[in-house]
Amino acid sequence: MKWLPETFRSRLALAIGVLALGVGLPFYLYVTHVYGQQLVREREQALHELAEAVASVVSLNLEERLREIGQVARLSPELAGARAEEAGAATLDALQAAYPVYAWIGATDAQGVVKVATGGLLVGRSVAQRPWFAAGLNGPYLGDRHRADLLQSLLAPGASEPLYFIDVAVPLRAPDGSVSGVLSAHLHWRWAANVVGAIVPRKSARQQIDVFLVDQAGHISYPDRALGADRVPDGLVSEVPQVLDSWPEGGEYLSVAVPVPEAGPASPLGWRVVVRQPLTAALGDLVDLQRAVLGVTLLASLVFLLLTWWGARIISRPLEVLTGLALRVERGEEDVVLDAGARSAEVRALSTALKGMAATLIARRQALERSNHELEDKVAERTAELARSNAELERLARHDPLTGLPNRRACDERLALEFERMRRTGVAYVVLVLDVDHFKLVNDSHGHAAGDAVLRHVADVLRRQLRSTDFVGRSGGEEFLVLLPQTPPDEALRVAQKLRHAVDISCPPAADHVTLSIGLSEAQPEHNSSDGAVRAADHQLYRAKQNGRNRVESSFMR
Ligand SMILES: Nc1nc2c(ncn2[C@@H]2O[C@H](COP(=O)(O)OP(=O)(O)OP(=O)(O)O)[C@@H](O)[C@H]2O)c(=O)[nH]1
Repeated sequence: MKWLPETFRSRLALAIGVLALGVGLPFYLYVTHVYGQQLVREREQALHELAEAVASVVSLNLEERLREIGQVARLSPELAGARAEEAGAATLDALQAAYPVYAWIGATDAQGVVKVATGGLLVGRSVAQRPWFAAGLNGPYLGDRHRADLLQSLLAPGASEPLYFIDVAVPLRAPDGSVSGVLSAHLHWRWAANVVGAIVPRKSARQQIDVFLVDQAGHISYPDRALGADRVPDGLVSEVPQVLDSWPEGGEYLSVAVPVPEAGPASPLGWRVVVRQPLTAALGDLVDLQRAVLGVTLLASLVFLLLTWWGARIISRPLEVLTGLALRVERGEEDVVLDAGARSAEVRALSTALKGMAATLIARRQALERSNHELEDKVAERTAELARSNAELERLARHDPLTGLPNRRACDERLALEFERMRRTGVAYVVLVLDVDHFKLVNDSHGHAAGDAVLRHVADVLRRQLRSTDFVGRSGGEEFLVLLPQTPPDEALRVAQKLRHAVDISCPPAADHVTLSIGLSEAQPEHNSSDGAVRAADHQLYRAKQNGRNRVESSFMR
């Protein structure tokens, strides 16, 4: 695999790093999963508790308003009397002053004509058509949020924003217990903001928590400009928090709806408190935790990887040292101590094995070198022997075994050589052909062995008489050839006589007397070959034989 690093150290570090990741990632997934579930449960519970608290406070406040108006109705009989306007105005104004959210408080007679009211508003006008009047005659009444009608122009003349109220109404009773009219209060809708704002904690905004009041039909009544649409998603009725993606803004929200408890005996409103939080905000801590755990996992893996890489040096360093030492052994160094100073048993065993191997290698190399030297010596010896043998063969091939003189072949070669030299230098040479006289008689009378001894004797005499630069060979049978290089004819003639005389006076071993006949000829550069001079010398030899033997004849003799 090409992507794998090459060194043992890097591979071990990579393996440990991957292993750490392999352990860390499941841990990361487990922790974030468990914590994520717990976090979601906590968030759901927190949203639910907030919704319940808001619903409870809204309900209690409505109940309090109802009780408050009921008490005023009970404790202020003048509101139902004939002089209600004079006697009751102060009471209503004081009540409004104590709780300014009251937009208007007024008392009617049994026919729906306003008898007394805060600020004197609507006094004398009939409100018999108002739902609160009809309901208020029968008992405590709570009216849902509605737009102001008659009071809009009186309370906020010229305002572009419409006013919204909720109504509270209770029957007014005469001393005999009969219903004599209705006491009603209209609360500014900012009441909702006061109540909900008091209970919703400030951090809710930071956590992007939205709190809504929703009426029975699903319309959002608080806050005013809550949404692009004025309804919460259909189906948002569960008190169990759920993740909804059907909000107008899009995105997922953890949402919960809690019904507002109905306030006392009044007619039911069917309100709900809806609380929502974007899922991303609800799980924000989880994302932070995921990042933190993942970061720690990756960092830990990296730290493991680096520590292993660093620590693996303890193992790999002795191996590198051993490799270096082994390479020195390979290069031929013999004084290398294969010891990496390792403490681990495996590396110690390896270094012991390498030591043994190196010792064996060195011993074998030394043995090989020794045998090479021996072989070289033997080859040199054999070569010398061969040279000697060759020289001997050479000598045997060119020498006569009987006399030890150069043989016929050597004579021919020397003749050719001298001829060539003469042609090159122009210096002539003299050829002598010598023949033992009546040699056949020697053989016949003393035997062949005696003949051989005579030939050896003649050869010795000739050898002794000649200079080292001269040449003497046995050209065949009892015939000898002498070459005298750089020798003038008269000098050659003297040499020939000297040879003849020496043999003549010598004492041959097996015969009584032995003589030579000698023919001389001078080689000439104009001859075609060396044979010319030999033939001429042969001719002179023939003449010497003819003229009585034991004599010298030459072409240049006078
Ligand atoms: N013992 C011996 N005899 C040889 C050898 N080579 C040749 N001969 C003999 O030498 C003799 C030569 O005889 P011839 O050619 O008749 O000549 P010659 O007897 O010397 O007579 P002239 O030359 O006329 O004086 C022969 O009998 C050969 O057999 C040799 O190596 N040893």
